[in-house]
Amino acid sequence: MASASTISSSEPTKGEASNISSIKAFAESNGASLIPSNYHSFTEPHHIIDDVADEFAASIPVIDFSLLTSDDPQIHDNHVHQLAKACAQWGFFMLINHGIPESLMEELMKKSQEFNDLPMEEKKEFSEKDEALSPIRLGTSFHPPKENVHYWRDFLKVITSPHFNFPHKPPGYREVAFQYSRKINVVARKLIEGISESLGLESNSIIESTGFDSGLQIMAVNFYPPCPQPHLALGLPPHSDLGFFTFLFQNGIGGLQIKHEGKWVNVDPLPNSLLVNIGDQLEVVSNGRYASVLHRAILNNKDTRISFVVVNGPAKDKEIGPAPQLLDKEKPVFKSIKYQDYFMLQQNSRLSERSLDQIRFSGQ
Ligand SMILES: O=C(O)CCC(=O)C(=O)O
Ligand SMILES: [Fe+2]
Repeated sequence: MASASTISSSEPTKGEASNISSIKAFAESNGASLIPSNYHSFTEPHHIIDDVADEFAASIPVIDFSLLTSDDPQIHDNHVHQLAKACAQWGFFMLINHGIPESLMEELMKKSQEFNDLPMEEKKEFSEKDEALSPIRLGTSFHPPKENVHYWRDFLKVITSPHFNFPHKPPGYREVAFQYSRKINVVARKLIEGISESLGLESNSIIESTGFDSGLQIMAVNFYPPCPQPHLALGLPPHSDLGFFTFLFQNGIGGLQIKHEGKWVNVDPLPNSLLVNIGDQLEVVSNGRYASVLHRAILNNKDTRISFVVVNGPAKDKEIGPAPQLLDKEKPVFKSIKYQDYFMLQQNSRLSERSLDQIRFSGQ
């Protein structure tokens, strides 16, 4: 994680970048060779300061969804075990043979690109409102009013379950996003069943206790335009995600790094895989056994990178804490809190802090 000493303390210069509402528009209009000082996450290029461990990249776990869901109990059990290992050791895995058609994912990425290319005027209606839980939000960085350092990213965030919302332009975007949303719900449900089993619980235990079937699903499309000084800024700082799982795929351009054993690891996805992060809610439910993974997005100076992200979590109004069955033998690591309250807590903290620490029992 970027330590305090690597974060630039430079104050936003008035009129410089504190009022940028789209980093794409800013990057295009300036054709600049320098980034504004309040986009500097680092005082020295991060590839020099940071320990990047490419020796780990080849050992990122791979989970075969078709085998995890096999009718053969032995194959199924074996893959539940592999899932548990991936969650416990990495908090991250690549999911292959997930059954979501490649053509659907390609179409979704194509439409995302078209959305990004729409003139600002056409996207204005989606521009960020203040509420973190508003159904459709187009914004930049993470939460500019709360940040000293901004991030080189524009985003579209949409609540897609239990009620489906989505921009109605470009034509067809909404329809393809709906199909993808529902397919991800099915995959996430099966993974949660596997997780429950791996914790020694009934397979539907977490689904029921967290209201998963009316759970909150958020889609986020991240747009990272080429950055003139990619090693001084970040697309997103080190953070963990909110829900149970985050599913991510990208437009063939790398930039995701995950933290493993104290080092950053570049993720190079297998073809047609989904990259899956363990989120904070799974860490809570598993009472700390499956920790959410810290990750960040780095930049390049050539191409716009797009990542398409889906976060599946509990129902908004459900109180979420460690699974009671686990507490027969161990003390709770986390306090219980309604998912929507945790959501707000995360939105209101700086992204580079671990929000989970705010609900952790002290001394744990
Ligand atoms: O773009 C990426 O690779 C990371 C995106 C991410 O972490 C997020 O949207 O939460
Ligand atoms: Fe994330």
